[in-house]
Amino acid sequence: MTHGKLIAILPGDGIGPEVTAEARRVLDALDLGLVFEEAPVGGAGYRASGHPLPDATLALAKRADAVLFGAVGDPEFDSLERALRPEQAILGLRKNLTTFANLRPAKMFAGLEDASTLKPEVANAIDLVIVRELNGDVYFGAKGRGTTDAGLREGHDLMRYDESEVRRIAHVGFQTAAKRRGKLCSVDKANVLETSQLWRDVVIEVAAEYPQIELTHMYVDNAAMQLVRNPGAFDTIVTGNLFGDILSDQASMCVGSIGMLPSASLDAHGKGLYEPIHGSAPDIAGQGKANPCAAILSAAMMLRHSLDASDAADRIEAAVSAALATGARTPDLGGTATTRAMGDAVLAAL
Ligand SMILES: NC(=O)c1ccc[n+]([C@@H]2O[C@H](COP(=O)([O-])OP(=O)(O)OC[C@H]3O[C@@H](n4cnc5c(N)ncnc54)[C@H](O)[C@@H]3O)[C@@H](O)[C@H]2O)c1
Ligand SMILES: CC(C)[C@H](C(=O)O)[C@@H](O)C(=O)O
Ligand SMILES: [Mg+2]
Repeated sequence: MTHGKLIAILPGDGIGPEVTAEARRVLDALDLGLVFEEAPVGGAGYRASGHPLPDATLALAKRADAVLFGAVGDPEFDSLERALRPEQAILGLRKNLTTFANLRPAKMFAGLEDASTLKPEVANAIDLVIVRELNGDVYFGAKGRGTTDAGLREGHDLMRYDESEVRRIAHVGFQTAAKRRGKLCSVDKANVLETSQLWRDVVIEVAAEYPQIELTHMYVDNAAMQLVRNPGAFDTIVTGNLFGDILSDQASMCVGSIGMLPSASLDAHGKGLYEPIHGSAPDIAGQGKANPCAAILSAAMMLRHSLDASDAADRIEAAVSAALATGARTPDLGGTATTRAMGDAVLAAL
């Protein structure tokens, strides 16, 4: 179970340390016998060692039973060469840990309907999960800058998947849908992109192994529109890295705030990196305004997916729901609670 399991806590930058501190408080309160080690990443990593993903931090992440990650990103470093920018920490971790399957659930918590920008009767039907491929696509394809024959600057990023990469995420999509309501929507842009046509062809091949799952296909522009038109129609979405990044932020606002959405990034053996889908939010960093629920719910996902502690995960999720039911709201949810006060409300409900 959990006793003696090593958790690498990588707080990162901006609000990352603020929200991971609350997640750590909740894990400590559950008294699960977890062992924690912290290490710098992102801008904090660069300041500590001249690289956003220090060797010692990567070694800890590999050695740990699970990784709890905050967020990286700091405008101070946006002009660095790309390889040294803070975001390379999360990209490097995803690649080195081979966490190819990113689960991004979006579910309306009772009482948050008024925080959604959608009509309450539309928002309260939302219970979906985006299964996002996390090791391929334009993120990790050949990229670069050049000059055209006419002397014009140009940039390029190769969108690329091979069938093995599509097949393994498709299986996660089908298996996820099988544990939910049995509906899988594969989102691509096959009417334009060859990469998406391969995606769709391979997903259809894999579907033959899951006859009980209702598979549909949707172009990503239509999916973006449907996510605000009728989000309750979605159960499980499987899509590529870039499209999943964009659609998951959109889904977060449908359920009230990006500060509410956790994520699990899993390898083939259930080891994972757990993080809120949001970033370092420099616009509110250091002000006690960050909603820690996404980080706290990411800790719950960690207990469920990597540590076989579903009862503890259930306790955390119920405590977040109960805290919200008391009216505890950070500013993103229309309230005035500080990050620490929101954490206190969850602790009180554990
Ligand atoms: N996984 C990651 O580490 C990750 C994810 C996304 C963005 N980033 C980085 O974060 C930096 C800022 O990016 P951005 O502004 O585009 O995205 P962001 O997610 O940091 O913030 C977007 C908006 O949402 C708000 N917000 C985000 N998290 C919140 C929370 N927990 N509570 C309340 N409000 C919250 C912010 O204040 C901001 O207005 C950039 O450097 C970006 O690269 C990192
Ligand atoms: C920071 C960035 C590299 C990252 C991504 O694009 O995956 C972020 O937006 C996310 O959603 O985790
Ligand atoms: Mg994103």
